[in-house]
Amino acid sequence: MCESLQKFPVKVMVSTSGDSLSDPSTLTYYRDELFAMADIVTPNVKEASKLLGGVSLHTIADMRDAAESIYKFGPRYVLVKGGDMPDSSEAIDVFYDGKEFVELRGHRIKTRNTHGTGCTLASSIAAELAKGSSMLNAVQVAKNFVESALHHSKDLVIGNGPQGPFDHLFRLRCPPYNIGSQQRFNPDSLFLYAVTDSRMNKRWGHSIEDAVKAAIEGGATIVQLREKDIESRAFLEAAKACMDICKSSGVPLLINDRVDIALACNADGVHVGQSDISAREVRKLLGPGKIIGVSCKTPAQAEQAWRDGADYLGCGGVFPTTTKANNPTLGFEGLKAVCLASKLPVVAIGGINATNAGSVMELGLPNLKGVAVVSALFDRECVSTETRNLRSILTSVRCLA
Ligand SMILES: Cc1ncc(COP(=O)(O)OP(=O)(O)O)c(N)n1
Ligand SMILES: Cc1ncsc1CCOP(=O)(O)O
Ligand SMILES: [Mg+2]
Repeated sequence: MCESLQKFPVKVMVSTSGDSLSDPSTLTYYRDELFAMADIVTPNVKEASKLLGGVSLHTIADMRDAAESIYKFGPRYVLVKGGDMPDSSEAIDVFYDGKEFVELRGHRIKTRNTHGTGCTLASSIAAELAKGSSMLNAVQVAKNFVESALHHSKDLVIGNGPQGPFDHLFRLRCPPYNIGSQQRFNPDSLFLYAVTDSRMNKRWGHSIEDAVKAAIEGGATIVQLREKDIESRAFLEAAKACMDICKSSGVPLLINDRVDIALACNADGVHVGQSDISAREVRKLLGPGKIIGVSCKTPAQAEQAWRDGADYLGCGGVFPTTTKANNPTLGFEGLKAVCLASKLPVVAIGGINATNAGSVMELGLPNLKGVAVVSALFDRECVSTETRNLRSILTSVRCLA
């Protein structure tokens, strides 16, 4: 096998198995032959212990030491998986690239259906690498996938063994998460993103439903309900009505901050910021078929949002705004930095109106898909006219590009 691997320039994964390591000759073969060719080695704590002659691994510090020692056998990356560590509500894995350690934290899912998690993780890492991800991203995406699959399979009853299998195709199984029956996220829908505001609607005597209808009539391509001071019951009723309006126009509807409302009205997704619950948690609650947007002001936040499974980034305030208190202005430089740091589609937000929207889109950043606007659409008497005007400005910039 080693000869074939040396001959062909393939990625090599070594997903160790506690059973196979019981045999001393296999252990030696892994350590002395295979590891030096491996891009990544992914032992769990028991396997790491066996590879290192039986050392005890009880703490994160022990896992780091183990990762460092296994790295010396020659792989380019090591992931020591902590899913078997006792007494923790978290499943913490330690990733090591020879210079830095990264602790990857996930939830421990209480279930007997864990058969094949290690193989699934390794296969999923390989699939992400094939798609062009960096090793750390690939590991993070794979870990999120395994965690979601465990969560959605935790109550399956199949077979009588001590471990049950888990469902890799969980995404096709559960109706609310059934992406087959829902529109997939199209980044082009970020082109003209209308974000509502209850205070503005009140000021102009508009109901939320009327404001959303008017924005869609004017050409909004996606809508977010950002209703900060409305009671939950009234919010849900309005959200359900808006869902009907949006569905019949084929426009996705997202809910700002409130995952509970999004679940209750079966919205297309949720937008969260840096102080809201994380995209990772939202993904677990909404499932893989829903759209998740994350507000990012820095490349580091953009990187984290990608790892957490976000679908798009909202970046701003690009210009000063009074709609969101104490919101720092990033300017074009801040927007560029976030766009360049991410593969995710980005929508610019903050102080965008008919006068400056063209200049934002003229930056020509490939993943900058559109603008998100609150006051220039909704703090106006005629929402449809303002939306139509902005849409025609954006369309003319797009035609020139
Ligand atoms: C598209 C879009 N981008 C950014 C935001 C801001 O979200 P957040 O930072 O959570 O602030 P609030 O909107 O919750 O006040 C957004 N809502 N939409
Ligand atoms: C919610 C939000 N997040 C960053 S800026 C902003 C407010 C955008 O509102 P406006 O379009 O009225 O400036
Ligand atoms: Mg928020």
